[in-house]
Amino acid sequence: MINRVTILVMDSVGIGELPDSEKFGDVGVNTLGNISKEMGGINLPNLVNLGLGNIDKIEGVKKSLKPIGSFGKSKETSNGKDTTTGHWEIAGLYIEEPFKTYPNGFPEHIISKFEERTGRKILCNKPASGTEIIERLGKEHMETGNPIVYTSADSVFQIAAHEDVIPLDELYEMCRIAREILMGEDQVARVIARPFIGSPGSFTRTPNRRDYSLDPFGKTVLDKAIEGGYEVIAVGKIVDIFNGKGISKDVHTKSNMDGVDKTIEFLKKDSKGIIFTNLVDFDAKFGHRRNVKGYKEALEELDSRIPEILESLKDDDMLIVTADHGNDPTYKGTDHTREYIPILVYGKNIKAGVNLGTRETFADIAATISDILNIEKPQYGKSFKDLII
Ligand SMILES: O=P(O)(O)O[C@H]1O[C@H](CO)[C@@H](O)[C@H]1O
Ligand SMILES: [Mn+2]
Ligand SMILES: [Mn+2]
Repeated sequence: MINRVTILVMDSVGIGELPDSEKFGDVGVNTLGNISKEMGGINLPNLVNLGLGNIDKIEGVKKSLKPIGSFGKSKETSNGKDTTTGHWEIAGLYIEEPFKTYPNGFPEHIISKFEERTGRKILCNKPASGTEIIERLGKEHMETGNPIVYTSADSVFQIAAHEDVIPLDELYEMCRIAREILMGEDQVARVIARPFIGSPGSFTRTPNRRDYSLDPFGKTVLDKAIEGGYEVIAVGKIVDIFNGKGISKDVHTKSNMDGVDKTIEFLKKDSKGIIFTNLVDFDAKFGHRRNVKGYKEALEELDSRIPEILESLKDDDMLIVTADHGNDPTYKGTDHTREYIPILVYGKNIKAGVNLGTRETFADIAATISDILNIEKPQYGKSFKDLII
């Protein structure tokens, strides 16, 4: 009997291009495979032991002769390769219409409303890489007090500000104002607070980032779990991605390892339902920064914590290790990449060595969880419970 499912999202750890990746500008992308190739291998003994290398046509990791978990991969059906789309699909939604993006910056009517309501003029208003843009405009921002507003290939309105220039409370309030403006016709998927500290030449972003999402477009497996009397615990930015919907308890994290620590703390306590963790460093610190070595080391760091996670699982626990999109650090540009995601499933009462094959949608994860917890299924997804129990 499984009473609790933990979903561990390794943010951006894709495992190869999808049949439709080219439409997203992505050819030959493979986050895990290309990292391993460029670094001359990657050492992930514990993920390999779970079955990572046994996934059909995966590259860059060794096969295990006797994996202790079951394994598969999934296509993304939604039209997007962003975090919101990926997580919402994992939770049982299908996003047909891609979220609106602003490759030329935000139009005048948005910016003027924002400036009027916040009482501050803005800098930038272009797509940019977050670390580069604070290097370039941070000094001017400190001198003028004007926040740096930028976007990316994703549907995001990001506000970067020095914590000593615009206090966090004010920055968060500015984000709430932007969130109100960016609805309806001008709906963006996320407004993001990007606070930083330091001096010109050595600025660093702080963990006080906050994401202001939209409400999910339909009921997710998280909502259904709560309706079914279960508890849903969100670790990391999950609470932001779902705008608090379908979540009973949440905790933000400072880093991947803090995310692992907090997940283990919750695993050790008694609860029934879902623990949903996002480990964002892979994406934010290494994928977007095209830092191949850093990405490899972060993967190895997570791998070294896997035994501890497995030891914390109770008999009625099930663990799913997966991802939300790719972010191949060897690829051109600084954006996400459209890729298959891995699915590793483990539990003391879950079958080992089963190949779940290639799933058509990330929503199969939601369907399987609903089936296992015996709650109403979300609209999309096909359960693979019968293969693993
Ligand atoms: O370059 P930074 O600020 O990290 O931006 C990245 O983070 C945003 C949200 O995940 C994405 O849109 C991506 O471009
Ligand atoms: Mn992501
Ligand atoms: Mn990202």
